[in-house]
Amino acid sequence: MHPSSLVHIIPSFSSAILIAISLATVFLVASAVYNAFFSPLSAIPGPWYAAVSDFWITTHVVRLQQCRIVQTLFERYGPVVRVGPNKVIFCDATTMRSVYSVHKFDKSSYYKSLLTNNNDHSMTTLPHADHAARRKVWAPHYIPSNLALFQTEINDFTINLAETLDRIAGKTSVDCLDLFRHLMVDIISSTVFGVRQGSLDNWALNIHDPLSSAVYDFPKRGILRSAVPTWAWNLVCRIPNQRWRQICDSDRIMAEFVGSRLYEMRAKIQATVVTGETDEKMCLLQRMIQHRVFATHEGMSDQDIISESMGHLVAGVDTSSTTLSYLFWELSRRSDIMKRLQMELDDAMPDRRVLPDTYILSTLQYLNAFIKEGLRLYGAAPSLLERVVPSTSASKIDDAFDMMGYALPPGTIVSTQAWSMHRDADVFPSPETFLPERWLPVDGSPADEDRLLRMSQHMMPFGFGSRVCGGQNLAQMVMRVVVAGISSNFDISSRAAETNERSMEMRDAFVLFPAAKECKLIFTGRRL
Ligand code: HEM
Repeated sequence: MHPSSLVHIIPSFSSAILIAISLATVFLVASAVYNAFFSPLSAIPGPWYAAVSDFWITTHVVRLQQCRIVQTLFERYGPVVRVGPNKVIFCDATTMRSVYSVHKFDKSSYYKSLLTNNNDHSMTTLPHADHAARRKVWAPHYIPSNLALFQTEINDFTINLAETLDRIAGKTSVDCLDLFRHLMVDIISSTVFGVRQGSLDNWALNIHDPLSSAVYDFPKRGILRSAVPTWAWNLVCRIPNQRWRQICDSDRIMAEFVGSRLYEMRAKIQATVVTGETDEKMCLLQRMIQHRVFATHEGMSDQDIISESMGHLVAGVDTSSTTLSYLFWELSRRSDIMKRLQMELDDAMPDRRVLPDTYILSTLQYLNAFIKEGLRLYGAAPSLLERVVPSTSASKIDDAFDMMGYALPPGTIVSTQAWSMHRDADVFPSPETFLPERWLPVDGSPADEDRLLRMSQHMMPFGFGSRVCGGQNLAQMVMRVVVAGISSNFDISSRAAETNERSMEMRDAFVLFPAAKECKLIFTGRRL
């Protein structure tokens, strides 16, 4: 190329950039003006800077403070608030029923960041109908009568936990988050895969447990993975740092673990076909392997079975261990609650190392009030559960969804969060106070019954409707058994320098966790 022609290209290249920047600016300004003043959502209250772009709400997501900021918006603007050009949030029990249960809106694409093994599982299957078919396969596993078949294992793990704590009781503090994570890996491995995984034993022996670490790392991996394209992800995963590699590999470690269990289980099923033996108690894996669609006789693919099982590990371990940790933290700082709970448990458990039937635990009023209050303030998934207003016909206007007087067009992302539903001061007086007594009947009068009913109607720690937590019965059962088994055997305390309001301040990244990412407590054996 002749050098003189470069002279012509350079100015035209820089003018092209200028034109591109100007066009982009005009586009951004025009869409901001449209979003603020002309969008069908512009009548909905909310800060103007939230209406024009998603940037503002994203800054709070990144700061792990979305729940808190959304709560301040409800306090300032009322029960319906616009938080993005296309996002509306609400805090209202009737609307919650309508969105999650009556209309069963599909989930938003946000959930795709939780894919396991690069594949969907129930939580990430967005369309309602596809999800319903999947859920049908595993839902019977989590009904209380089936879970009761696993009570022996759950009790054994809890007694094992108490014996482990005996050995270190009173001498040193224990990071409950990590401890309960290992416990939950054992519990879910036994109910989902039918194996005793030995994670708690590894914890007691201070041996690294790859599966527990992988479950812990998985959400971080998911967020990072969904933020970058595949080529960039493959590159960053090569960074030679052991901790970083563990995070990158968390999905693969879980998939390999589940894959091995799947092939073992297939072999076991083959063997029982030969011997003709059958077992009433079936782990979830076996249930999925043997599932056949009635009309076509088709089964689930191995890839789907692996992803679904991984989904249950991921959904059940950190959630339950976080809520349990907060429950024990409350006991450590509220001796009045601990004493009252221990009194009730002492009556129900003549031998503290023998756990009663879960049915008996479910009838203990104070234990259940304590757990409900824990789920109210520390339910481990208190964040926005996003759904999409569907389009049912070609005419978009006819399809608008009426939300508390506002017409939301198809495609609008709507959501509520348990954090705010559980902190409605009209329903829960002194909402920030941990008060198990609020769940106890006072005088049995109609007004008292109304009060209790209203509180229950506002509770959604496990989500709501057709996508409600699949493992909620298991979570409730485990919380009852572990709280009963541990608090009847130990007094719980903490050192202010280690565990305090600040270290336990709640952060949210869809699931909740304490700011310090640990919860160190001291367990001192109670005298007999
Ligand atoms: C305290 C403990 C737990 C809490 C607070 C919790 C909370 C939740 C919430 C809020 C959802 C709904 C998400 C949404 O609508 O987008 C959910 C879904 C789910 N949870 Fe849990 N969960 C807990 C324990 C468990 C356990 C122990 C398991 C199973 C082992 C489990 C399995 C699931 C599954 C499979 C889903 C997806 C359900 C579906 O989409 O059909 N969870 N959980």
